[in-house]
This record gives sequence, C-alpha cells and structure tokens, in this order.
Amino acid sequence: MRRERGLLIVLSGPSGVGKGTVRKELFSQPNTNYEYSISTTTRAPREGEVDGADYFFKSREEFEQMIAEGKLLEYAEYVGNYYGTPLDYVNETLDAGRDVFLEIEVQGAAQVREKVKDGLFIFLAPPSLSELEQRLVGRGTETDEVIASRIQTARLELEMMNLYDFVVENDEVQLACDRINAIVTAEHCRRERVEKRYLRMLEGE
Ligand SMILES: Nc1ncnc2c1ncn2[C@@H]1O[C@H](COP(=O)(O)OP(=O)(O)OP(=O)(O)O)[C@@H](O)[C@H]1O
Ligand SMILES: Nc1nc2c(ncn2[C@@H]2O[C@H](COP(=O)(O)O)[C@@H](O)[C@H]2O)c(=O)[nH]1
Repeated sequence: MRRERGLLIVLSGPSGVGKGTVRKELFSQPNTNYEYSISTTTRAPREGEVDGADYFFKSREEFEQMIAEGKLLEYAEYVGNYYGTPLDYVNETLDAGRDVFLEIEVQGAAQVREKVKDGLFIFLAPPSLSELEQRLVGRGTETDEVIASRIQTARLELEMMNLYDFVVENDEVQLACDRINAIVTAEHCRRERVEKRYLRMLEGE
C-alpha cells in the first residue's frame, strides 16, 4: 500500500517574534507529531547552542559548497549570515509519511512556497512592532546595530504576511501553539476528505 507523504509545515515571521520559543514549546509537548528540520547556518553559535541540535554550524565555504551541490531546499542570506534547510532530511522524512516542521525567515519561506505547492505556510505575527523590538532587546543576543537591522527587515517581512495560508499572533506562547496545532489538525482533515472524495470518484469510473 502506498504510504501517504507527510505534510510540510513552514513557520515563518520576523526575527524576535518568538518562532524559536513557540517551536520549542510545540516540540516539548508529548503529543506533537512533527519532525523538526535542523537548519544549517554560517552564524557563530550563541552561548549554549549545540552543533547538530540547534543548527549545523558551517563556514561560508562549506555552505556555498552545499548550495553548489543542490543540497538545500532553500537558503537565504539574512543580516550577514547564510541560513538553509538541508534537502535530503526533508524529502526522506516526508517520504516516510511524517510531517516536517521548518522554522525559517521569510525569504526562505517564499522559496519553499514556489517549490512545495502543497505545503502549509504559517506566519507568526507580533502583537505590535514595539513589542517585537522589546523582545529582541530583551533576548539580549544581538548588538544594538543588529537589532536595528532586524527591525528594519521586519517592517518589510510584515508586509508579506498575506502570502501565507494562516497568520497566527504570538501574544502568548501557549495560545500560539494551540492555534498552530489546530491549523495542522484541520489541514490533515481537509486533505483526508479531498483524498477520499477522489478515491470514491475514481472507483466510480
Ligand atoms: N509570546 C511571547 N510573549 C513574550 N515574550 C516572548 C513571547 N514569545 C517569545 N518571547 C520572547 O521573545 C524573544 C525572542 O523570541 P525567539 O528567540 O523565540 O524569536 P525568533 O522569532 O525565533 O527570533 P529569531 O528569528 O531571531 O531566531 C525571546 O526572549 C523570547 O523569550
Ligand atoms: N531561510 C532560512 N531561515 C532560517 C533557517 N533557519 C533559521 N532561519 C531564520 O534565520 C533568522 C535568524 O536566526 P537566528 O538563529 O540567527 O536568530 C530567524 O528568522 C530564523 O527563523 C533556514 O534554514 N532557512
């Protein structure tokens, strides 16, 4: 029997909105059925970050080699560093019938949108721009200059939210997780219904 391909779930949104926080909370819940795709980056590890768990940390040369060899589903240069999604892991996991969860910035999400027509695209939005800035400042991982650059980029990114299937506000982490889980569940139901309708139609031919 043919195994059904998994669903590719893309969570995107501006830096500091809480994508990583929401993703970690989602994956800490025992009933979560998604597989997280670990990205590769040329950014230096932050304190406490582990190679192979938070990111696969690479040199620019290594990353450019991966681009040249077609090993990335998407990649983007974001505020001075490369970030990308390893292609093989995504394909192998989807082929095994498991859902894959990407947490990526908006340029990369736009590339995936072009390539994976049946993906599920969710934009995580902040309650306000000032709250976004407070979160970036409060995280304390970037210099003032980088924060200013990320806020400037965020203004452009927010304009792209209408290109997504769903916009989820991250006012409270648990609420945002509940909304995402509800969207994924609904998407599974919708696809199942469409497939069943097709099967009935084909049987009637
Ligand atoms: N709902 C929330 N309410 C208040 N603070 C939040 C909320 N969600 C996340 N934060 C805080 O905002 C900061 C940024 O969150 P996080 O690092 O998850 O953002 P991000 O979107 O993954 O950023 P980046 O894209 O730069 O990796 C963190 O300090 C986090 O604790
Ligand atoms: N296009 C991609 N963007 C990615 C990927 N992995 C992470 N990201 C995004 O980059 C920014 C910055 O991340 P940070 O860890 O330096 O704060 C953030 O928006 C991430 O979501 C990826 O594989 N592709």
